[in-house]
Amino acid sequence: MKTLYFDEIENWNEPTVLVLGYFDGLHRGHQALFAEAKKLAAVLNLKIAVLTFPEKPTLIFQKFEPDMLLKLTSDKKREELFAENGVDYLIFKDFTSCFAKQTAEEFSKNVLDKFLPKVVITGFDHKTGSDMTQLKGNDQYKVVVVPEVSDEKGKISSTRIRELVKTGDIASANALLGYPYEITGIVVHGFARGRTIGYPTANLAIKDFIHIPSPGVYTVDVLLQGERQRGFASIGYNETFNGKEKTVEIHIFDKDLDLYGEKLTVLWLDKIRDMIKFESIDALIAQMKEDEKKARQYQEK
Ligand SMILES: Cc1cc2nc3c(=O)[nH]c(=O)nc-3n(C[C@H](O)[C@H](O)[C@H](O)COP(=O)(O)O)c2cc1C
Ligand SMILES: Nc1ncnc2c1ncn2[C@@H]1O[C@H](COP(=O)(O)OP(=O)(O)OP(=O)(O)O)[C@@H](O)[C@H]1O
Repeated sequence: MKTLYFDEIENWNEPTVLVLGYFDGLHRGHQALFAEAKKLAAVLNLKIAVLTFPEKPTLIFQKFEPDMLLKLTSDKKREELFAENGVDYLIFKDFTSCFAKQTAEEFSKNVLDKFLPKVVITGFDHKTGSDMTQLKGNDQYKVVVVPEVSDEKGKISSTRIRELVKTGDIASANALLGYPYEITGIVVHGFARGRTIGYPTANLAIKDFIHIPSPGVYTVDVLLQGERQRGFASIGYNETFNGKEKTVEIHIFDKDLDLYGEKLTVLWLDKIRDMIKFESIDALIAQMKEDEKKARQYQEK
């Protein structure tokens, strides 16, 4: 897959199946668009291009809140997911107010035509342009609209997944994503108390603008030297020790590791419980032993 920036593209000469949208998380609904793109690209012998934006378009329509920059994947993981979904060309366009002023027809003429689309793929509820209309086909391309992918609670959407992550319902978020929610961080020093209670933890510094699950104890898998290792994680304020800062800490089972400075990718599988302020450290250790049993037993659905 090639990643390109709209403003740097000059002469495009390959006809494409063009997929449109922001695609935060590339969930099962989004994956249906790429499955359709792959089918058509194979039959018509075309490349798949996706036209997307580095940041969510909502950024320019609402009063800014720092949360608006948070995503369901890191930028790196997002690119990997596009590649896994068969995209040949990933094209980023800054979503600016100037760009947003175009009507759907102007957008088609000024932007889409550049990529010589034979087919443009959108989802059933995709609206574009300042007139917020469904894109229409023309002499150059036809528009294929992918029907809604839903479950018993309705449409699978990035908005629903964000809420699930924020409330700690990771197992449900994963069911909608179609893969485990993941966060990568650098292992940094904490208070080095973990070792003294029998559970050394890797404290993660997270640079990505990514949603962190709500405080609690979670079953996780960690990607370490290309292998998945089971562990459990704590997100919270270490209230038993009167902690003041929120930490994200991972204990990997059956390993004695020195990980400072390593990049650790954590796959969040399920929530075990909320954080508790214990009366004693022994009570915390006893609870962690119970948590460990649950984490070891957890099997991904
Ligand atoms: C699986 C797991 C569960 C935890 N549960 C709690 C908890 O309920 N309450 C709490 O105050 N701290 C909890 N902790 C955090 C410990 O207090 C923390 O790991 C310990 O203080 C070590 O911190 P340090 O790495 O900064 O030294 C938990 C940690 C892990 C790994
Ligand atoms: N569940 C779904 N079924 C079919 N198409 C979908 C589904 N969800 C999104 N799409 C389509 O994928 C493209 C990208 O959508 P978008 O990035 O707005 O995702 P979304 O999940 O609807 O996001 P949000 O919840 O933030 O509105 C659009 O063309 C949209 O219509």
